[in-house]
Amino acid sequence: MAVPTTPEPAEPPVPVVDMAVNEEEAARTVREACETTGFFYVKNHGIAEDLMNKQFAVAKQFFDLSTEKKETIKVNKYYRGWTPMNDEKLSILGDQKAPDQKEGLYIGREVAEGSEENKLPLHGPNNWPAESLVPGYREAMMNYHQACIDCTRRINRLIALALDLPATFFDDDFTHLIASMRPLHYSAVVSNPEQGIFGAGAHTDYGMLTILATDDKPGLQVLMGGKWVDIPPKEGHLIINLGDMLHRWSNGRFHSGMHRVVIHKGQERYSTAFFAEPNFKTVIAPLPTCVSEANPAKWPPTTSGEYLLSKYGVTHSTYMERQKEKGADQQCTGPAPIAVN
Ligand SMILES: O=C(O)CCC(=O)C(=O)O
Ligand SMILES: [Fe+2]
Repeated sequence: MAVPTTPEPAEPPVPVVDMAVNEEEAARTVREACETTGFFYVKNHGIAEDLMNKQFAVAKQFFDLSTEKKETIKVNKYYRGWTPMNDEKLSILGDQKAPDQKEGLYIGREVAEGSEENKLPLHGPNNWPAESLVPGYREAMMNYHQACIDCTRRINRLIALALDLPATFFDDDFTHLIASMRPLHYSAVVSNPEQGIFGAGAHTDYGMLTILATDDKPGLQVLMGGKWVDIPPKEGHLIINLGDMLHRWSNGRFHSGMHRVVIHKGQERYSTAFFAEPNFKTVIAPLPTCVSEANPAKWPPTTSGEYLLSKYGVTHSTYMERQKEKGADQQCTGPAPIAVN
């Protein structure tokens, strides 16, 4: 059976935020999106086309390598490196039978071994392919990664304004952000929701926000009012979605939208997701404008790092094993993980 899709809408199903207009105006659109679907497009986002094209080009070159070569950088104890096809099963809805039909490569901020930050879980050196395997890979990815960090800081200003906070509100919490980027390659295996086959199963993202760049192939769908709605690629635009941490930080006011990827016939697909989370030790307690006597805190405080680790424990079964390998000195020392969502 063919994958059911919604017809291409005349208007995009989620708003477009023009980052070139004044911030107050842009923040109004951001607020509308964040209080409903948690998804929006951005245009005039400031990421140069050249950086975008280069990262897609090297991503493809890497994924085109033989399994043997890709295995030279299998994901390491810092959660950086290659994850093969069929490695994950993202759906949290119990509707997925086959694993995700995708491979990916985790890239983070470069943190030197032996440094103070390296004592924190998830903070360490990247796991790059040898320069001879994909010339220019590291440079193209690090340039794009930095551009996404800069873009995150600009979007954070709009999110702060949308929450009636000063535009600079989040700055101090993103000085040492956790910035995990993932070039992804979906195989041409056609998705079939009725048989539980997906490019990526239904999930919400974990953190503050995700910056998603996709090629020209459709595939991303967002659950809206009980229906899966296509979020088609739009040239020159990025797709932004909020994660569970911001949902919690905003005391439930901002939405973290459920989404998945369906692959259409013969349409191998490439995308690069950049996941931004606050500094590891940032306390996630309801933001001042999101809590009142009439609207008390729905969750106890946690920290960015603790929250993220509890989420990783849920979907990445191998994560805890890798943590053990790292040794007790690098375990997280924050409060014990608590139930979320
Ligand atoms: O590839 C996409 O369009 C979405 C990827 C995604 O949702 C994720 O990696 O969390
Ligand atoms: Fe996602």
